[in-house]
Amino acid sequence: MAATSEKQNSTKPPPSPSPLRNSKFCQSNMRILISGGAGFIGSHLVDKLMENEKNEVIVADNYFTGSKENLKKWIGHSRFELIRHDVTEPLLIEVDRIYHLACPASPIFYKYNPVKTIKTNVIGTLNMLGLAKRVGARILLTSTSEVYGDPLIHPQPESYWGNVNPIGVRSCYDEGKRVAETLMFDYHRQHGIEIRIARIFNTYGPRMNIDDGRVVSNFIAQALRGEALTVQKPGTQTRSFCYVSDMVDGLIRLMEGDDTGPINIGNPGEFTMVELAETVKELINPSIEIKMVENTPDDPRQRKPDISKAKEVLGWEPKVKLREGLPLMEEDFRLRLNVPKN
Ligand SMILES: NC(=O)c1ccc[n+]([C@@H]2O[C@H](COP(=O)([O-])OP(=O)(O)OC[C@H]3O[C@@H](n4cnc5c(N)ncnc54)[C@H](O)[C@@H]3O)[C@@H](O)[C@H]2O)c1
Ligand SMILES: O=C(O)[C@H]1O[C@H](OP(=O)(O)OP(=O)(O)OC[C@H]2O[C@@H](n3ccc(=O)[nH]c3=O)[C@H](O)[C@@H]2O)[C@H](O)[C@@H](O)[C@@H]1O
Repeated sequence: MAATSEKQNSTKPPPSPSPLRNSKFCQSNMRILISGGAGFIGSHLVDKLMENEKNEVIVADNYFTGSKENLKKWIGHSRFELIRHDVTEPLLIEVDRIYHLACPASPIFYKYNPVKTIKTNVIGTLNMLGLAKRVGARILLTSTSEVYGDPLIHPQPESYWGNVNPIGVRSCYDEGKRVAETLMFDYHRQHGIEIRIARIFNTYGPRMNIDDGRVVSNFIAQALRGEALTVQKPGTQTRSFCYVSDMVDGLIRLMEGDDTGPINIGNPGEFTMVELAETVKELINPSIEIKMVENTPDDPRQRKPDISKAKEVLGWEPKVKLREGLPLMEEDFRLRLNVPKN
């Protein structure tokens, strides 16, 4: 356990906003960039932010794991812009807020090209911070519960420094995000940038890639295809699953609140992978089997957020229970897999 961010607050005021922000050409009150906005969480964030007519939303995404399909209802909208852009390259635009989500999130995808994952986390975050500094924008990083590694404290408060393997196959992601958090605080202390850090815990919902590899999408797709649910051994490892609308609500509250974070955003309801498989089986396809398969290295054995800080500072807590969220995701997967309900 160690000191939290409150003690590390900046002494410098944030830089002045770009003069262009108030120019007559700026048509809306708030210009918001979402890096990684074509992905799962990002596209839901776009939907929510576009509900406010004073927001203009710009998405920058390289489509590694995201797609235009997720944003199709906004393409052509006068307050929406989509840019094919890789965050490892600099981006020069005028914005007031930056939600920096760009990074593959499923272990299968982030391990596919680990060097690129590190570059996305380090160079990508540097580029987004450079942009924030140049235009005086506030920036939010979507960090992860993986910064706690295989945690030795349960549940995990923000003050826990974690138990992370620096040279393992997950390190490109968890150490990458840890460096990204460091960069955020260094820019905050050194340049006065307004930062927000969310530590996101496993999030699920409609629009996850069907063959994404993450456990909830795997189980739902397997149940609908009539395949056995693949529980990775030992099956007693736990996760806490947050429905995506709760996550988006938490991220917006964090961005518009006064606390830098890091703040855990997740649902504290904790399940073993066997329990999750049994729940999916019961809700979606009681006739399928559950089979035990080999696991991957360094899989965290337990994970559950302590959300006291989110409750206190953001007035936030999740509303959607797992048994309510799974059927909403099932509906979306049925449509995309073309498996009608009997
Ligand atoms: N979903 C979760 O459970 C979870 C948990 C913890 C943290 N997070 C974080 O939240 C963010 C979004 O996760 P998600 O679940 O929506 O994942 P996702 O893979 O659906 O979305 C990531 C998006 O980033 C884009 N991207 C990847 N590399 C890029 C690059 N170099 N340049 C530009 N775009 C790039 C992808 O194409 C995709 O659209 C990520 O930063 C992830 O680390 C997610
Ligand atoms: O919340 C987080 O911070 C992290 O959570 C996930 O990482 P992980 O929990 O390992 O995600 P999954 O791949 O969904 O695995 C969850 C558990 O399910 C198990 N699993 C996975 C897939 C499967 O088919 N069966 C199965 O039992 C894994 O062994 C693991 O124990 C995300 O993918 C990360 O992007 C995110 O940062």
